[in-house]
Amino acid sequence: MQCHHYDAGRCRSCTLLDVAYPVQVADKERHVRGLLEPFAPDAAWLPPVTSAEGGFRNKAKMVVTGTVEEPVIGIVGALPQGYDRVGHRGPTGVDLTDCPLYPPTLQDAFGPLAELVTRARLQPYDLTPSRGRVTPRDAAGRGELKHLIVTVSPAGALMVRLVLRSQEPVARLRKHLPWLQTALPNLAVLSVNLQPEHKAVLEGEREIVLTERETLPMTLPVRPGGLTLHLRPQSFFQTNTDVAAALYRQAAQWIDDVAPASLWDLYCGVGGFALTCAAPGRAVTGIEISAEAVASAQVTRAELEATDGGPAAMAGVRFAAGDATAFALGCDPADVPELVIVNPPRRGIGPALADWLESSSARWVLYSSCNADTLARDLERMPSLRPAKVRLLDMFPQTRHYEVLTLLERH
Ligand SMILES: C[S@@+](CC[C@H](N)C(=O)[O-])C[C@H]1O[C@@H](n2cnc3c(N)ncnc32)[C@H](O)[C@@H]1O
Repeated sequence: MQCHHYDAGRCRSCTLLDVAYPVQVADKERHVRGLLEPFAPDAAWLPPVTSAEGGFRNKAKMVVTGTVEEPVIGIVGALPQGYDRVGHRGPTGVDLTDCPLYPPTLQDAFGPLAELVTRARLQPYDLTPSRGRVTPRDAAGRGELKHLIVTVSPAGALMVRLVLRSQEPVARLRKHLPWLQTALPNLAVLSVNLQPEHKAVLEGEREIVLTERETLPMTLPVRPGGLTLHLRPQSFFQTNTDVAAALYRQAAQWIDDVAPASLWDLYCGVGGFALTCAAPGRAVTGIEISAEAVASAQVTRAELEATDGGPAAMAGVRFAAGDATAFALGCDPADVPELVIVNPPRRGIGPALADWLESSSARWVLYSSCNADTLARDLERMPSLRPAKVRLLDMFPQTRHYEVLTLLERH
C-alpha cells in the first residue's frame, strides 16, 4: 500500500508498509506457527483470514496540536531541525486526517471536526513537558483539547469523543452541537472525556455524553438478520470491523461443530462472541470487567429476544460484570460449562485462570488472542488442552500484530 506520509518520513506507525501484503501475512503465519506448533502437534491450520490493505480501521485516535484557528489533527511528529523539545513550546503536529488506514467516512469527518475546534474555541493542549512544578495558572495556559477519538460504524454513523483537560469548554460545545449535527449528519454520539493530568495517557475515566444517543450501533453480518452491538464511548471494540465479523463467524462455526450445551464468554466486551454463538438450548454466560459494556450486551440480548427465533436462542443468555478469573475461581464446580471462550487483553489470561482451566471439567476452550506470545505462555500452563484448530485473522495489516483463534480440546 502507498502512503505519502510514510514516504515523506512524517509517520512511521505502519512498520510493515514496505512489505508486500501477501508477504506480511506469510510472515505472521510463520510467526504464529513457530510459537504454537510445540503445543499443537495435531492441529488443523486453516488458511489465514486476510483484510483489506487500507480503509479497514474503524477507529482513529488523534492528537490535536496547532492553534484554535488552525488545529492540526494527527500525531505529534519530530520537531523542526534546530529545536529541542525543552526549548520549544508547542510540539509539531502532523496532519493525518487522510491516513489511508481510515475509510472515507472517517476521513471526511475531520474537516467539520477541525471547524468545531475553531467555532467552540477549543485551544489545543500543549504537550511540551514542563520544567519544574506546573502551577494551576500554567495549566490553564496550556490549552484544553488533547485528543479526538472517532469511531465509524459499518453503516457510516460516527461516535466522536473529545478528550479535554477540564469541563471548561463543555457549555460552548453544547452551544455548537446543533451546527455540528448539520455539518456531520451521520454523527450519532458526541462525548467529552476528561483527562486532567499532564501525562501521555489517551483518556480519563469520566465521560460526559452531549448527544441524546449514548451508543453507536455496530451491525455485523454474523447472525441471520444481523447482530447489532451497542458501543458506548469507553467500551472496547475490535478495530477492524470486517475481520471482527469473520472472527465471530469462525468462532460460531467451530462451536456449532462441537455443539456444547453450555459456554462462558470470558472478557466478553459488548457481547460479540456470546451473542453470535448463542443457540436454542445452549446456556451462555458472558463476563466482562466493564459494567457499561455489560449493559450494552444486555440491550442487544433483549433486542434479539424480540426478533424471529430470538426467544429460543436468547433464553439461556446472561451477562454479568466482574473479573474473569475471580468469576471462574469462585464458581460452583457443578456450574462449569462444557466450553469456555476467552478473549483477553494483550497480557493474556494469566497463570491463575490458565491453571483453573487446566484442572477444570471444561472440555473445550476457544481462545481468541491478539498477542500470540502471551497465548503461548498460557498454553504452557494448560498441557491437557491442546489446539485442535488454529486460524490467523489479520486484524492489523501493515503492522506485526494479528489475531489468532484456536479451539483447544481436552486430552
Ligand atoms: C480484547 S477485548 C475483547 C472484547 C470482546 N470479546 C470483543 O470481541 O469485543 C478484552 C476485554 O476484556 C475486558 N477485561 C479486561 N480485564 C478484564 C478482567 N480482569 N476480567 C474481565 N474482563 C476484562 C476489557 O474491558 C475488554 O472488553
